[in-house]
Amino acid sequence: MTAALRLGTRKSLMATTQSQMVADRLTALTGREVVLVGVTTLGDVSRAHLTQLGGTGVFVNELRARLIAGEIDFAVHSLKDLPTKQDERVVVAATPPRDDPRDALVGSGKLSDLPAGARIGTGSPRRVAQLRALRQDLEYVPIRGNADTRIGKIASGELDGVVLAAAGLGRIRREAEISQVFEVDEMLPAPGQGSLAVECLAVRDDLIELLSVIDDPATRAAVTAERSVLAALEAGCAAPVGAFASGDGHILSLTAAVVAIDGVRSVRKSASGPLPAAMDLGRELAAAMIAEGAGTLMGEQAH
Ligand SMILES: NCc1[nH]cc(CCC(=O)O)c1CC(=O)O
Repeated sequence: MTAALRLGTRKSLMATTQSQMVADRLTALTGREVVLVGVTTLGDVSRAHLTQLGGTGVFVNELRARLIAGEIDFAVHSLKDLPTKQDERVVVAATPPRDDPRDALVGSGKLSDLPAGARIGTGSPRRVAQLRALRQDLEYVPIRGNADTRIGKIASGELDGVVLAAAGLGRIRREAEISQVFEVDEMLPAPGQGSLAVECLAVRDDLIELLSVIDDPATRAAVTAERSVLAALEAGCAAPVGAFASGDGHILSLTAAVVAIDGVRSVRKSASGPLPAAMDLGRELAAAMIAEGAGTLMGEQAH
């Protein structure tokens, strides 16, 4: 009998749910048994670490360390949490079909229904900048913590709403509390939002082949283009950068924006190209954005 594959995952509800989805799909398609191995990351232990260590890369690095140590066979990450610089010892062996890429408001009503001065919680400069473009008269409050903690601040009266990724809300079964899903043209998602990355060691050819059955090439092309924008802008996960690509199977359409924190000034561009050229599409779009001043807008961020 073949040994069960060990899938490393963070222990949060969102992480274990998405890891279990991947495990079930892999077992259904290959017959291989998969066991989840819970891993505590520095980012889970301390929010202070998260800011000090420079963003969500801390979630990813601990799982990669377990891969390299041979304690797990593969790992599942939220793709938008992956640093743009890839560790050459690991590969993204699969990008499963993407879930809803959009951002969502959890609150008592739509953004346009909220009274002036209402307090909206979000720790993301990308969300704050785009929310300001929609409503200048609301108060945007920086918050951290997992989605449950954030949503809890509405019930306690601290906040009138919070903005989170629709995909994440679905994975923790709180989608019923969504009062508005933002269309991508009013709130451009973070590069990779709603997608997962399945990573294993680059030397595990056997595993790379096995995991390829859960890869969705259309999702891979889209997120490759989006992340290529981020990499070329030399921006991290805390930058006010949105990017979204979708395709019809042959042609990929990509839109990206850098929005100043005041929500007023922005550089926004779109381009399309063949799926296999996803990386170049993103790089070229970013170069055009830099030519229009995107770098200056990003440089203004306090973060
Ligand atoms: N940075 C945290 C994070 N990483 C992935 C998701 C949601 C799920 C996803 O986008 O795939 C979230 C929470 C959020 O942004 O609301």
